[in-house]
Amino acid sequence: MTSYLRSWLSPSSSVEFNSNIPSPNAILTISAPNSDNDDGFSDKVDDEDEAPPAFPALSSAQLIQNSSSTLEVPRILTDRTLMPPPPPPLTNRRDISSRLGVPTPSSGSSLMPPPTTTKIPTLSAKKREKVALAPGHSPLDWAILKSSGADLRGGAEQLMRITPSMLKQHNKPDDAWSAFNGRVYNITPYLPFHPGGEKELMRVAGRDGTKLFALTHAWVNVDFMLDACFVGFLVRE
Ligand code: HEM
Repeated sequence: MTSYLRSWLSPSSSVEFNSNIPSPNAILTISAPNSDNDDGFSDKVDDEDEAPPAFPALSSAQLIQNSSSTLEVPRILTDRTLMPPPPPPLTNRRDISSRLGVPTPSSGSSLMPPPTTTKIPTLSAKKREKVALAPGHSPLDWAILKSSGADLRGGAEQLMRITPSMLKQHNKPDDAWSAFNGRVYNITPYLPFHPGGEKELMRVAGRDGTKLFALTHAWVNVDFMLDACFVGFLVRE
């Protein structure tokens, strides 16, 4: 056992060392401080000391990986076949359609809007037109007149029970009554204030205008607008 250990530790043993491994003496020679200087650094400036380090480093992973062409520029920057020229710009609708794979609209002009918006909408309802009201007949003027205390009932002093035949007799512009939701109003003073015009409003003079009113502008509060013109309730004959 002792002889085995001695033979293993002895430098003159028969064990063969790898010749690539430097001997301990060689390592000592490289790392030994410069004997000219006490601090261990040499004052001598070598030209190679100022040269920048090699890039990429000679031991870099990239170079090791591609050891066959160590200092070659990457191919993607030099080979034109890998970067084709950009496609020409899209100038018209046909180009865009073919590029996107969607059908081309039938219209030839590229400035035409999509076909869904070219159809002119049909007017199902009758066109509503506003009329120019005479000066002093704005909605605000009507509100002022209402609150002025002026007689807007056409002389009626108390509320009446009004039958359709009675209502029918008041169908002239200077004496016009109309019924809305069971209430009868004297519409004569309101005629010049009506934003839809006197002619439209006269269509319901002397009759029940509930349906026509609702069809035209159901959002208008007729009971509030004509409260000063209220003359009575619509009753059966
Ligand atoms: C006496 C009851 C009525 C009152 C208080 C009244 C009131 C009004 C008001 C406040 C507007 C303006 C609405 C807005 O700008 O949105 C208006 C517009 C109009 N009214 Fe009357 N209205 C009455 C009856 C009628 C009737 C019976 C008709 C139809 C036969 C009619 C036809 C119109 C039209 C065509 C407009 C048109 C303009 C528009 O605003 O687009 N109104 N009315």
